Amino acid sequence: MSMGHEVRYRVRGGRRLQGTVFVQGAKNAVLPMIGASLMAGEGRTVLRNVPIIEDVRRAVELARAIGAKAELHEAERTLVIDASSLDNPVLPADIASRFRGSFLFVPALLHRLGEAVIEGVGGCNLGSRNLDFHYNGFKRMGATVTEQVDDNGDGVIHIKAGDMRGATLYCDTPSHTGTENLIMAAALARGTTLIKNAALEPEVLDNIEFLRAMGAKITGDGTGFITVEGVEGLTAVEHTVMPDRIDAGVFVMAAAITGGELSLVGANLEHLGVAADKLEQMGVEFHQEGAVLQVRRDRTLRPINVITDEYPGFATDLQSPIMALSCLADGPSYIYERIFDGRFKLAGELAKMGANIEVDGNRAKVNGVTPLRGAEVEAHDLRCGSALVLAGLAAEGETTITSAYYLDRGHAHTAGRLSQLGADIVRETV
Ligand SMILES: CC(=O)N[C@H]1[C@@H](OP(=O)(O)OP(=O)(O)OC[C@H]2O[C@@H](n3ccc(=O)[nH]c3=O)[C@H](O)[C@@H]2O)O[C@H](CO)[C@@H](O)[C@@H]1O
Ligand SMILES: C=C(OP(=O)(O)O)C(=O)O
Repeated sequence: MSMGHEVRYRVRGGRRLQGTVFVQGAKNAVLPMIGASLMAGEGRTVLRNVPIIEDVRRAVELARAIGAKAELHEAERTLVIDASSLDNPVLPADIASRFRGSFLFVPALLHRLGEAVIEGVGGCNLGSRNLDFHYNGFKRMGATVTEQVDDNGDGVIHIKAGDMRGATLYCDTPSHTGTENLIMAAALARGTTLIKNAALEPEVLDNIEFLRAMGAKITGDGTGFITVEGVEGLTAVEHTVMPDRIDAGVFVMAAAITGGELSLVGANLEHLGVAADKLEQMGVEFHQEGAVLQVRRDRTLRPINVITDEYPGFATDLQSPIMALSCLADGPSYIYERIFDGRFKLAGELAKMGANIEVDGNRAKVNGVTPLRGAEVEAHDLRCGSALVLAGLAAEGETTITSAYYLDRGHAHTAGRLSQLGADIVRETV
């Protein structure tokens, strides 16, 4: 993924965080919703509680590149999309290869323009990230998928919609964006689609709510078997994006790693799944007061075993943050990453800060306690970035985090929100 501009964060650690923080809207909910809003042939979609993150900015650019009108009102955290003028099926590499969510624009292109040309798909470098469940599903519904190599030697995928009709589809594993793309493709296809082994993530369910409001006929959400009855058209509606459970999880760990006490406005303990239980075992105390989650840690951090899994299992996007936290736990922690095979570059960065982590394939052993000290480190992906900010908050001295565009892909106003809680952190563009 190209950087565009070089961003770095500087953190001086050692301050206990205290106060109230607002959890942003969910990245992984808003991106499929932007894709879904492009399926409405007329009218204007209004999305509220939109996180002001780089992935959303890229999605707005991409929507414009294919002919839609999109206005992001940052102060109001509101996105207005008019997709009536959609006219270009090409997802250009310079935008699309910078974020994974670009692939969620494909169903709208297939239904509105009859084809999609994908010059590149981005997202974090997490090792192998296949899209075969998506392609196989589109094909079963009647599309044809071909790959050509362009003048630069890069692969370009061409999907021709043909006559899209309902089919029985499946995911080998419950893919998050795979489920969303197949639901969107089925929503405007002729007849009934059954998707087996569908994802259960809260963001997938929020996107289904949104599609339903648009007029889609979807049942079985939250069960693993989703049925979609194709409809003639979808209408533009207004929707408030759910809170970001990963953003919430990172702030929980910011409280935990600094021995602090925070009120997280909009955080939902249930959405954290097994991560909440693991954090409790480590010594974090939670108190859900309606839609506000109180969190604090004032006892010694205990070590932990983590196995990442689909929801409600331990979210892979919180695996890197908990690796940073477990450096300060009193004893060895064991982490088994089952979803992505490229997430352990973080261990090398934490080692620069004094951590002792042994990596063996998809398994890591974190030997705590190792006090952390400031260092120059690199964010290799988004969650590596969040983890390094957490480590920096607890380290003695100054930590400089480069390649921080990755962090900005998914977290809004990181420096501003942490500073308000008492952290010493600045964001710099170099
Ligand atoms: C934009 C978005 O929502 N991103 C999230 C989404 O990514 P994303 O939707 O890409 O993740 P998936 O759930 O699809 O991937 C999970 C696993 O399935 C494999 N797989 C997936 C699709 C496919 O066609 N073939 C295949 O083999 C992947 O290589 C990976 O090992 O879910 C991930 C897992 O919760 C999160 O870390 C990402 O933040
Ligand atoms: C892997 C992630 O996102 P994406 O799928 O957008 O790359 C992430 O959010 O950590």
